[in-house]
Amino acid sequence: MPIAASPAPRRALVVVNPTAGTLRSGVLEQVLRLCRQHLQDVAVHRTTHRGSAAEAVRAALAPATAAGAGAVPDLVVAVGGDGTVHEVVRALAAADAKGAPGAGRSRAGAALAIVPAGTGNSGYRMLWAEQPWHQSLRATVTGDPARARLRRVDLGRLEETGGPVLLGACSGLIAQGLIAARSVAAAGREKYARALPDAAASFTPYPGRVTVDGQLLHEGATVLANVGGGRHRGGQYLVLPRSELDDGLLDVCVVGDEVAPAEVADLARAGLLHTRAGVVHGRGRRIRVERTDGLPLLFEHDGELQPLGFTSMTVGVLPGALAIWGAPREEETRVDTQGAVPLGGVAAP
Ligand SMILES: Nc1ncnc2c1ncn2[C@@H]1O[C@H](COP(=O)(O)OP(=O)(O)OP(=O)(O)O)[C@@H](O)[C@H]1O
Repeated sequence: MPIAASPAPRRALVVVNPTAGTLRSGVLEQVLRLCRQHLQDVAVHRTTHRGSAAEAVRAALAPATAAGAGAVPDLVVAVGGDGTVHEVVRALAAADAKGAPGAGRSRAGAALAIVPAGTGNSGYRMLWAEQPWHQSLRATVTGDPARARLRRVDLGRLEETGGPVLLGACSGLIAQGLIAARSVAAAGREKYARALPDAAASFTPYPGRVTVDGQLLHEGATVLANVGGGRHRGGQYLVLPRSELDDGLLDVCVVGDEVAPAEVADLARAGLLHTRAGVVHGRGRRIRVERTDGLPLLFEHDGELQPLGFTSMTVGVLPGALAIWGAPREEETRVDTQGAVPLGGVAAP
């Protein structure tokens, strides 16, 4: 849902992860130049450790800072990968929940813009498709209504940890792929493209159950169950072809063992996963993914592996919880440039 007026931002906090996988030299300077050209006030924070992005956003939006009025950002530009974006989202969502003065143009103040510099960049892609970042950032900082729109999108809340879910949460194979990616020496989408077959080669489907608003969707051997969020995972795998970011509902795709783990990557990259027997889709407000043999469930959300202490992942929707800049027409973000998804999206069964 676009926010009616999409007011142009005035004060930005730019949070950059200097260690992000595909950050090219000169990008931060270009980001700062664009922001300073068009905004009243621009602060920059270079992250120094995991958690540093969230700390910087929390500090910038803290009531003490806000008391000094003018300095509170109404835009947070995250320059990095999906992990950095996730940290910023966590801090914005927490500020929003507390009603901090700088909190949301989510509810009250700061909105997110993304400059992609990571491995998958799924967050950027679901808002801007393949548009070059300097075009989208220029449109955002100038508040150009023909090219950028301030949108309020849904988040999920992972009940086991309380963490906010933006891109999606996935059990099984995609989580295993994150482990395999640690030993792949490549950057960008190539890293996951190489890691997923490695993960699939040794992956055994687990006994699972998935319920949507208390109704059983799937029970049996499970390759993965992805809840979102975004349509793509890893920036290239189409798992939720009909997911809307702002419909107040969560989509889920479950892949049963009728599909061999080794087939999943190619099918999802071609946008054909949903055509296979054993793949089911659901939509609802609360989605519970369980492992039924008592062993821990391997799952991730937003590209971060979750601790192995849970036998379930349960995601409830937080409708419209995040204000974020994206392309003005939702159709633009539905185009899969690899040709698999027609404009308007494919019809899931
Ligand atoms: N300066 C830093 N040093 C070490 N880790 C950092 C730093 N800044 C951020 N991090 C952490 O590194 C992780 C990965 O960062 P980020 O997502 O920006 O890049 P990436 O790994 O290249 O991309 P992706 O998340 O798409 O795989 C995040 O969890 C983030 O919290």
